[in-house]
Amino acid sequence: MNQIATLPSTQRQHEVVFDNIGMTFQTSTGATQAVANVTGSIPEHKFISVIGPSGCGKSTLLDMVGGLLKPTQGSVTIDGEQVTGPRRDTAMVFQEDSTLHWRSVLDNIAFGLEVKGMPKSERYDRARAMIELVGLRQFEDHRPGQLSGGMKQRVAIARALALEPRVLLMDEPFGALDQQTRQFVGRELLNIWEETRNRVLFITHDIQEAVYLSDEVWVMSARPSVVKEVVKVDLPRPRPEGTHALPRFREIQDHLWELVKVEAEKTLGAGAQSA
Ligand SMILES: Nc1ncnc2c1ncn2[C@@H]1O[C@H](COP(=O)(O)OP(=O)(O)OP(=O)(O)O)[C@@H](O)[C@H]1O
Repeated sequence: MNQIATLPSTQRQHEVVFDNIGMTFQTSTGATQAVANVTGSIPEHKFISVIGPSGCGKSTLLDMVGGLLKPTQGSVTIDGEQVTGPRRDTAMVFQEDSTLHWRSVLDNIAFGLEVKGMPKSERYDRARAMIELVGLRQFEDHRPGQLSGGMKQRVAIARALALEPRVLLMDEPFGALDQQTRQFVGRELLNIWEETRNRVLFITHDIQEAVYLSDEVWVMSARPSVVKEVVKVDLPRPRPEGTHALPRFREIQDHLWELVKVEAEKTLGAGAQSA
């Protein structure tokens, strides 16, 4: 387990710190405790994936880091500052298509920079560099409606990366893609990340994807969730295509699968009892 250092979270300048955070939703039918006590940290240059059974609170956790939800317990700090709302140094990518369908690929990627007030020539220069990076050079004048699902997600990733975020939050960004496209875009993300090395919190249901991309995989328990185990992925980087076939890769994958299976059974068992 990752242990929180004794230094107060506000003094930990280069980390995203989860300090005993929890979230209880109040609804008309009562309270739902989604996240119980999550403690952990994302140091600089680390890629962290979060896996766990459906409905255990992964998106809730990510939304608390992104400032979209306020924890009902504890706090999140980024580089020593408490998160109280969306921040300029944090970017998010979701599963749903978030492209602006009336704008070209170039204008989609430049959008966040425009909002930030960056001068036109500078933002187009940066957007074009990102287009190059995600392999969409021939498509810069296309509209999202003319692109495949995988290409649209590459636009969304490029738009987030153009902001040069210190923290990149991704909630099942490849969830709507077919398996082949998913692997291709995943490899592409990893290649880009090798250059940017910003801190990433990545939510996925795909254990193989989590192992391939990450430095650490956090396994969340059934709800109310805690981080049940932090599994270090001690595979060398960069990770070429054959990485999936390494015995160590399989070992980590199998270990994660066992952990998730136990938690999923608890979730499904609870569901069956209340059905
Ligand atoms: N705004 C909300 N109001 C009430 N309950 C909510 C709200 N958002 C989430 N929940 C509940 O909190 C729990 C965790 O939801 P969350 O979406 O974080 O899970 P998840 O692990 O991301 O799920 P999945 O893997 O299926 O996407 C669920 O029981 C969900 O019903």
